[in-house]
Amino acid sequence: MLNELLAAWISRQRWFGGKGRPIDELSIDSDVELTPGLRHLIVAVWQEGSRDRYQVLLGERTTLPERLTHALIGTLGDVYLYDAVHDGERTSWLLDGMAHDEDRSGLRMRHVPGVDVDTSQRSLVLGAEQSNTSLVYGDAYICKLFRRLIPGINPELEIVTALAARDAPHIAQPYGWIETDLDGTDTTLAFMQEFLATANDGWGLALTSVRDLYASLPEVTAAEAGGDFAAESERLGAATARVHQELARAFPTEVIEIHELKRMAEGFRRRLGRAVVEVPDLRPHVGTIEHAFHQVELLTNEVPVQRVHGDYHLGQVMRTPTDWVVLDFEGEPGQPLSERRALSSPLRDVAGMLRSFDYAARHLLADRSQAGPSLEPRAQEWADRNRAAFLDGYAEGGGVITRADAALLRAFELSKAVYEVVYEARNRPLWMSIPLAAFRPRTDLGPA
Ligand SMILES: Nc1ncnc2c1ncn2[C@@H]1O[C@H](COP(=O)(O)OP(=O)(O)O)[C@@H](O)[C@H]1O
Ligand SMILES: O=P(O)(O)O[C@H]1O[C@H](CO)[C@@H](O[C@H]2O[C@H](CO)[C@@H](O)[C@H](O)[C@H]2O)[C@H](O)[C@H]1O
Repeated sequence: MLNELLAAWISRQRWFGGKGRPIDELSIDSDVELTPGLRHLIVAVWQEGSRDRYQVLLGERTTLPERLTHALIGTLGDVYLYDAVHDGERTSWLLDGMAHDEDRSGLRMRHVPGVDVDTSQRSLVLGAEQSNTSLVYGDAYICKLFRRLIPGINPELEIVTALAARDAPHIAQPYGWIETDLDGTDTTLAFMQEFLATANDGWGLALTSVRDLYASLPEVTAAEAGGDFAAESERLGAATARVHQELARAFPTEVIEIHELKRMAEGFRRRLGRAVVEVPDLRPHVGTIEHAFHQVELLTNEVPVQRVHGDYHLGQVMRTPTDWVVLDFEGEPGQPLSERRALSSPLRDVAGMLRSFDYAARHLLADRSQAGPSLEPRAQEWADRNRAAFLDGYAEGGGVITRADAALLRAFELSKAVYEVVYEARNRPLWMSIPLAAFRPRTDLGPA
């Protein structure tokens, strides 16, 4: 039976969120034929009383070419069923569908008004498949299929189309999307953007700079090293400020009044409380972290809030030959949609990027313990230099960070580090030492 084949297959997929727990039941909530040999399924997976829904593109062929054998789900009679995201001949139909605003039994494919979609492009699945599956069409488009479905408009689609409508810089142009009704709510199934074929991601670029510094003999300072990254960090700061300004113009803004700051600090504390239960390694640092959160209650100014990126780090920005581009405005993975769309201080993103500089500097130390102690001061120097350059760029780009904001920035940084400790404990325990280092007392580089 198809349900059983899907249950066995889905539990092995990288993007399946319920790994390690048995699947009690899998049912097919929606089954739409897009074109002969290509079906769009929404499947409900029940595990320990809770249900998650996933989308699957199901291909059907009576002979399976060698190139698709790795995507086989199973056979029913003489029909091979397979994960059709890997079948460029079939996925071209999605491109056509968006280009021509096709509707199929409640699935709506749309292109952004005014853009031309080149339907001759063939897709490949992007190597780094994680919680979603991205199809790269030629070198023109990247179409992200959201695997686990959450009712509602995806924040990335919402934000990028709003910014593109304002001709905002530093974003990848949106081209199209696919949506359906889930529980009576318009829900994004896929989002297609310009593929930045000649760009490099910020994480890779920053690591190249860090490696260059560590390899430089005789020892040089981060400023003297050939691969110094500070000018890029500064440009990235300015780009970030611009994106924040555009977000503030495109979406509503508010302020958190002084009397509401206590509630904000409580929010920080709640997250910390949950994290400490999950990762006891945080326990020795609770005093330091709570002290930082308490400073937020003592602020004497209201805090402006707006739409923000929400999960900002070096892996979310790409450097084209001329510009920094910000990707993945989806907020923190795993959070409910309401939380991911909530207004927040832009300092939250600033803090996220500051943390990322720390990560870039330290990750080689975490991976290779033998290289640890002697490189530590150089890691600190690289992080300090690039954090400062980013803040300078942010201010030059019109981003406002006052002296009074230092306390809030510190609270966001430590809160992000808490989130990272949990993320690493779950995904990359070897890397846990990186965010844990953020809680050591030090004279930090705050804003001027
Ligand atoms: N528009 C794009 N152009 C080129 N590469 C991209 C683009 N969008 C994403 N990527 C690549 O895909 C990777 C993952 O993208 P991302 O949107 O962050 O996915 P995820 O939500 O799975 O983290 C990025 O680090 C980048 O290398
Ligand atoms: O998958 P996403 O990109 O949405 O974000 C998640 O994974 C990130 C790891 O890839 C994680 O980021 C952390 O590691 C980065 C280096 O790999 C580092 O640059 C970030 O500063 C650090 O937070 C992110 O937190 C998580 O949400």
